[in-house]
Amino acid sequence: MITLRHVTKMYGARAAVDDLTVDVRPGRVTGFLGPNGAGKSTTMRILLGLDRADAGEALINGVRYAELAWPLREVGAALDARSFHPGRTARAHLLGLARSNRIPLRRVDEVLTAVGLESAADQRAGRFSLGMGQRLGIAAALLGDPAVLVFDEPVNGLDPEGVRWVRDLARSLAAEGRTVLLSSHLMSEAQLTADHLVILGRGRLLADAPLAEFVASHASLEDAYLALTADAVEYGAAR
Ligand SMILES: Nc1ncnc2c1ncn2[C@@H]1O[C@H](COP(=O)(O)OP(=O)(O)OP(=O)(O)O)[C@@H](O)[C@H]1O
Repeated sequence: MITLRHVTKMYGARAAVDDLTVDVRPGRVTGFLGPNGAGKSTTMRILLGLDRADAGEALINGVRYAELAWPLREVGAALDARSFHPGRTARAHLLGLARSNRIPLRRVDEVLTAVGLESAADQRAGRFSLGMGQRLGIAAALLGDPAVLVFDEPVNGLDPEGVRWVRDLARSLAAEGRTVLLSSHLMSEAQLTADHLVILGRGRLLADAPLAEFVASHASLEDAYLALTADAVEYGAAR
């Protein structure tokens, strides 16, 4: 369970996240949507202790990230496909994370296999393609067998097989009763993956609803999303 209560983050005079209150519940995939600059990454970074909120609180299973004794065992996150030391091998990266969180080292080979990186385990991660980097990030997120998973644009850079794999993985993690929060700009993919949607615009909550309910009176999620966010797009290209 992820609990956000009145979370606000200012950059100068501007709120990147503006009084955001929402619960992200276990047992379903929650799609986290919103236009460029809406505040999705900032929210995830606050949740994971990488940024500090100016007001409000962000809790994982009732506890702030900074107070988790072994964070990787509570919450797994894949935020940035390049968040590893480029000179380290995939295996060394994961072994370091496992040791620092007292996770059994056999988990490293398990997650390398789960993400399809076993044959690349001893390559330097700096040489990985974008998609391989995504897979390594997801391996790190799964390492501690956490009940809460946060994925920021996880299919970015993945090939079609990888896109389907992430979709099936997210759905199976939710089916196991875990909390899965997944941001995406791909409405077709979100429609296939998410059970529930949380949509931001200019840092504010625009929708918190089951996918089926949100899409109900539109032809597709894309149509429903574009109608909802039309006034919240800041960086739209000229038509
Ligand atoms: N370190 C920072 N300094 C100043 N402004 C920032 C910083 N990080 C984010 N912002 C601003 O906060 C707002 C929200 O950005 P954020 O990256 O959270 O949006 P997002 O929804 O993840 O966007 P995208 O879909 O483009 O990744 C934007 O206006 C952005 O310019």
